[in-house]
Amino acid sequence: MPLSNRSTLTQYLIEERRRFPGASGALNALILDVALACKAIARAVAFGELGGAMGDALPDAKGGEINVQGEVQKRLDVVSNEVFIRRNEWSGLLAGMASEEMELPYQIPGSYPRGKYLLVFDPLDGSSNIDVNVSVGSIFSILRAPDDVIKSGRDVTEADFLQPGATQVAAGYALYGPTTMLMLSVGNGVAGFTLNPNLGEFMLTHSDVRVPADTKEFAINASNSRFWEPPVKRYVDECLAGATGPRGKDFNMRWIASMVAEAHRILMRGGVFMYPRDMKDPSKPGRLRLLYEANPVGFLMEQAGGRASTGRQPILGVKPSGLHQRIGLVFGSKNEVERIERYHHEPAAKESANPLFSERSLFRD
Ligand SMILES: O=P(O)(O)OC[C@H]1O[C@](O)(COP(=O)(O)O)[C@@H](O)[C@@H]1O
Ligand SMILES: [Mg+2]
Ligand SMILES: [Mg+2]
Repeated sequence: MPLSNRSTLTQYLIEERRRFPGASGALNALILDVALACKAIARAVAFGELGGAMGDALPDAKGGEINVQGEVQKRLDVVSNEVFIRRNEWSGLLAGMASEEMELPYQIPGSYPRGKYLLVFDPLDGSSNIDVNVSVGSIFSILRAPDDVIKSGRDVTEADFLQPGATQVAAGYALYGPTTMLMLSVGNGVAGFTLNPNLGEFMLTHSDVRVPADTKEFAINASNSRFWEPPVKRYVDECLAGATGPRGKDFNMRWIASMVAEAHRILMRGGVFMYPRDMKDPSKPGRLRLLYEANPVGFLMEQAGGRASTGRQPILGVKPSGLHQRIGLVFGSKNEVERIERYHHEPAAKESANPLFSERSLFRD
């Protein structure tokens, strides 16, 4: 394959920083460290069964290691978490890290002075897909560390990470699919990079990514339909009713069960993704985690002209209450997300007329 004249990720970042004369280059260095971690994880994923990192972590009589989420950890969850930690802990760029796979914030070794950023990540999203060779990814969010952490060099606490998504300095994900891609926003739109496996470089392949405002494609786990709240049920019923229903057009449906892959499809061609708050388990207000799933993906969507919401308010405006807080999440094409928000704000909707999702249907008890 001939060497193209496309920009590398490094060149892109240098150009972006020109907008901020006097910038130290620390953010660029941090993003490049994250990208390097993602390349290492991409290799581990690509080797599959041959690399010895498939299957559940530390399989035992109970079926495997359980993480803070109460979920069985895959070996690759653990490996990916280690890769993120080892690549970033000594860089001098961070004041602390937090991950889906660690109950508490990770303290940067050494002491004063601390770096000025916090790194929050889901080292491997879509874990349930690892063993069946379906796309998975890593999601990351970069926040500023509070001033007193930087000045005093004190250890970070959970509270330091509880910043609304709107304050993210940068966010992105790597997708380990047929090709490995890195999608990134440093607050000036969204750019996409494809890993050239020969060179080991992320090359700029998608400039100024835009999510179309309208779509005919939605994604939701229909096995949860009996737990949905009325506005969600109404929205899905109307999509299913297609051309003969109130929407007057047919919709298609997708469910990969790997949010990072769904987010990528939506960045590329539009669509709407829903993992809404539901009544399945009152102790869990949603499935996805705010700090390292909803916020970074929400940042990318908004930066690409799409929208991300809890269904009731913009996701980026939510003040987090916990490191591993779960939340209802709807994102994608702007007009669809706004419609879903409208349904949440309208008075209780009537029971649907659609037989598939009505009280005595296929998808109900
Ligand atoms: O289809 P399910 O089982 O409800 O869950 C799918 C969701 O779970 C997730 O895989 C959760 O992420 P993790 O793999 O990081 O735990 C999301 O990516 C996805 O949207
Ligand atoms: Mg995840
Ligand atoms: Mg994960």
